[in-house]
Amino acid sequence: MKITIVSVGKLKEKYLKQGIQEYLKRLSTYAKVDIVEVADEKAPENLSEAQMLHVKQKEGERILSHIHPDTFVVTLEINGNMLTSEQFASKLDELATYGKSKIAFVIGGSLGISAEVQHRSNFALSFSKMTFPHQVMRFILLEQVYRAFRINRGEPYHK
Ligand SMILES: C[S@@+](CC[C@H](N)C(=O)[O-])C[C@H]1O[C@@H](n2cnc3c(N)ncnc32)[C@H](O)[C@@H]1O
Repeated sequence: MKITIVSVGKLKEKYLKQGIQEYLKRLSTYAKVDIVEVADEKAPENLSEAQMLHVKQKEGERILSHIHPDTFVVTLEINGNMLTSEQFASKLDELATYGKSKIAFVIGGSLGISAEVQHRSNFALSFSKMTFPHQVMRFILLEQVYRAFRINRGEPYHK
């Protein structure tokens, strides 16, 4: 399985970089995982709704330029579908079974995800109704993908 994480904005925090590297290393046994960072747009406080939409669209275009047509796209959205780790693992297993070997997870920036990217999305995934910073989300996502592979292989993992 080839997994691409397309994320708006840079990963800056050292402690998260270390954690993410650790999970990328662990995941290398199960899948090829690439992280693509796309530049975020500066969005001053006083932007009108139309300007805000424009900014989001620009980020969206950058995201979509990294997504190939045959890729199954999972957008991370606060108002998306909430799954248990077991359900998430089954979803990944199901995708592999039905020949969907390329998966892209999309993490938005501070403005969230544009309508165009939502339109391209095959599944909107929520990690709770709470808002997490995009850098933290990247770490949590990798941990859950790793957990999913362990569950699917029947390998022991922390409960
Ligand atoms: C700081 S949040 C953006 C918040 C933005 N105001 C919004 O409503 O989407 C940055 C990105 O992290 C991801 N994210 C944050 N919290 C999330 C959650 N609970 N579930 C799924 N994705 C989340 C989303 O992809 C979001 O676009």
